[in-house]
Amino acid sequence: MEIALIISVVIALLVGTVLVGFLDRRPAPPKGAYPGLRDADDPAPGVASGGSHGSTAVLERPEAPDAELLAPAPKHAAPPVVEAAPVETAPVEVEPETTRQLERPEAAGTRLARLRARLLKSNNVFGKSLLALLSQDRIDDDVWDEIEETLLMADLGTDATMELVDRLKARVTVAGTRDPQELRGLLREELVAMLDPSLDRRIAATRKNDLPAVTMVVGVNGVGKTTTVGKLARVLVAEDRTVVLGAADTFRAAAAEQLATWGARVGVETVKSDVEGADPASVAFEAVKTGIEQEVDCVLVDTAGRLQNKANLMDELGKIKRVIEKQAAVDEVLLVLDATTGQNGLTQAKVFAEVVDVTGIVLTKLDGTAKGGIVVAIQRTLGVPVKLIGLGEGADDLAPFTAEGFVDALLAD
Ligand SMILES: Nc1nc2c(ncn2[C@@H]2O[C@H](COP(=O)(O)OP(=O)(O)OP(=O)(O)O)[C@@H](O)[C@H]2O)c(=O)[nH]1
Repeated sequence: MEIALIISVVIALLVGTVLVGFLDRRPAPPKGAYPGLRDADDPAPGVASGGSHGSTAVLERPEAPDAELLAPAPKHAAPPVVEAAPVETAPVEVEPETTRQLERPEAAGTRLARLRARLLKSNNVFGKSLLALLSQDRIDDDVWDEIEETLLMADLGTDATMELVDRLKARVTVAGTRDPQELRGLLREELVAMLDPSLDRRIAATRKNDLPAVTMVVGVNGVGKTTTVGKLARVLVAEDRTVVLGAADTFRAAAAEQLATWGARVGVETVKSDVEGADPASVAFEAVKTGIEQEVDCVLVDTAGRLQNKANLMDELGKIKRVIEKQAAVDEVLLVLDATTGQNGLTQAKVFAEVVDVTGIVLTKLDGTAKGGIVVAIQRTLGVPVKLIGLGEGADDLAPFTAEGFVDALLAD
């Protein structure tokens, strides 16, 4: 009996020890977790948005692409995708895996020509009225006033309007012509000059010092920023560039998913965090790291742009840039602006320009406004070229901007 009692006590003690050891153990860090990159003096993640977020983020690591799903791979389609492209579900007519292809985006060069009609439709008042006014038999002060009004209505801005009217007056007087074609040519020249065709509008997309070109895309939420990053990836893929996307807009849960879907359609990997409100700088860091490892041509980093507080914005964008630059230079900061917001867009532009060194403007939704003159106003205000314009919601409705192409579209018959 006694022996049985002693044995029971020993067994109970052993079981207790094992249980205590097991429960005491902290859970192992999840696979793929990496330390947050906030500096010691940085505010805790999520403070700015009022959320409570951890300082570590778990990035999704891409699975190796299913060679058959992606085959036959175009030469630019090598990078793995994080999220598989939406797969057609029709069971009967499903294509054999081997014939399924990634989307082939439209070449950049043909886009503005294709989208001309949209620009003309939305901005015909601008181009057509100017031409009609200039072509009148006699251009008196009233006509010049109307020309001035037309330019102001198109959001050209006061300074640019005055300048253009003065130049047109001088040239029309000197030329002494009433010929509509000559007047059109003259107006074209002056409008192109206002847009400064000498500006370098190329997007940084070439590797430098064995590192990818890094582009940060900034702008207020809702202007079409995430869409623009997705569309820009397509522009680059169409130019046979390899790309990695970084979903550093961690404040809108759907933004990362949205971006990943854009990327997956053209075989571009998106680095994102599963944690809503994760440290955007960490995501940006991982995206650039992935881009370096995969030796891609460029990394595009989407950011959040809450404007309630300029100091927060400065903190966040400054931090992202600083953290990226631990690995590679930020070659391009593209500011996305919504053309339909007119002067409000200009105010936003100024705030962002004070916070980061903007190198180019992307003007979205030009298909939805008759105020095409905003292109001139923004360029002049910021001294930064408009590099791309958005002319619709379609995947390839983002076109590289050229002064001549834009003006020709405005003045087309
Ligand atoms: N008509 C038109 N719509 C556009 C254009 N560019 C973007 N959009 C639309 O604008 C809406 C907002 O785009 P998003 O990319 O989600 O905006 P966002 O700035 O990224 O917003 P957050 O993700 O919240 O930061 C979407 O419905 C886009 O399809 C454009 O050039 N023309």
